[in-house]
Amino acid sequence: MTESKTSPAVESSLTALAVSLRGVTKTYDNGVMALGPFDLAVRNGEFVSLLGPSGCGKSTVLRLIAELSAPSSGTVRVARHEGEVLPGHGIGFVFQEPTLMPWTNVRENVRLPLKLAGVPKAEGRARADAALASVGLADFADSFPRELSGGMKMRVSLARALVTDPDILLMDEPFAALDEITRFRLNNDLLALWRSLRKTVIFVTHSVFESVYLSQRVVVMTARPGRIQADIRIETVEPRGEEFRTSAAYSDYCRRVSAALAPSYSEQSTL
Ligand SMILES: Nc1ncnc2c1ncn2[C@@H]1O[C@H](COP(=O)(O)OP(=O)(O)OP(=O)(O)O)[C@@H](O)[C@H]1O
Repeated sequence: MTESKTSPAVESSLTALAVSLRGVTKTYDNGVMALGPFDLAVRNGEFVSLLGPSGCGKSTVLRLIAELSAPSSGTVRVARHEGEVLPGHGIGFVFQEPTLMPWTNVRENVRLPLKLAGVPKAEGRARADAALASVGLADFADSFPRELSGGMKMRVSLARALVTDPDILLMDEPFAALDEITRFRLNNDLLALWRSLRKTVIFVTHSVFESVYLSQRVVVMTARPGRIQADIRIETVEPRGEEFRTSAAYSDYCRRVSAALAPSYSEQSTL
């Protein structure tokens, strides 16, 4: 018998899966087959983007992972860490719209998931302030949403998703409505947060450029029903920054991802 160089415990922690979807299909009640069969495995701490044409089932994948929807067939597994996790909050979800409550201030918007989970007010406020500091909004806790720019509102939405300290962050086109400079800035800040917090991130986008800039893997989906068209690993020196964005390697990856995506669009036009 050959001796393993790595202990089984270390080996399993290195390869531990945060999310696994196997043979998953989803047909909605109206008969639309949105997904599948779809297989995806995401390791702990990975940053993975889902890219594909409109209506190919990207949001459906996120909703299945968040258990907001059940698969029609196949299995969806989500690992939860063993530390202190608020019930139902091992996952943070950031949507395209920041959906903030206009009648209350930024701190209270961020505190909402903790309030719903019954966390005492003083503790909730302290955690909300810490989450706001992590997204660069320490000085805006008492502001109201109407006083904030689109980018700042999105930061609040991100802070609200982080306040429960989830293991997994699901992001559904969070920066799509923002201007390009704000989007670049938020991309950099998200990468810095990911590096320091080491959450697992599954990020839906329509942008080839954004997916390559942010991710360790870009998963390209086919037209509906969404399946995996390509799974492309983006290997580059870390941390990424403007140097990567203007590099030949970045352009090469963008070309590869675009080429993988092209058949999904021609498939879609024949539907
Ligand atoms: N609740 C629902 N009931 C019926 N059909 C739905 C429902 N949710 C989504 N669909 C349909 O399922 C398909 C996949 O939708 P989904 O929102 O997952 O796609 P998407 O790739 O995220 O699209 P987009 O990029 O435009 O946001 C679409 O055809 C959509 O119309």
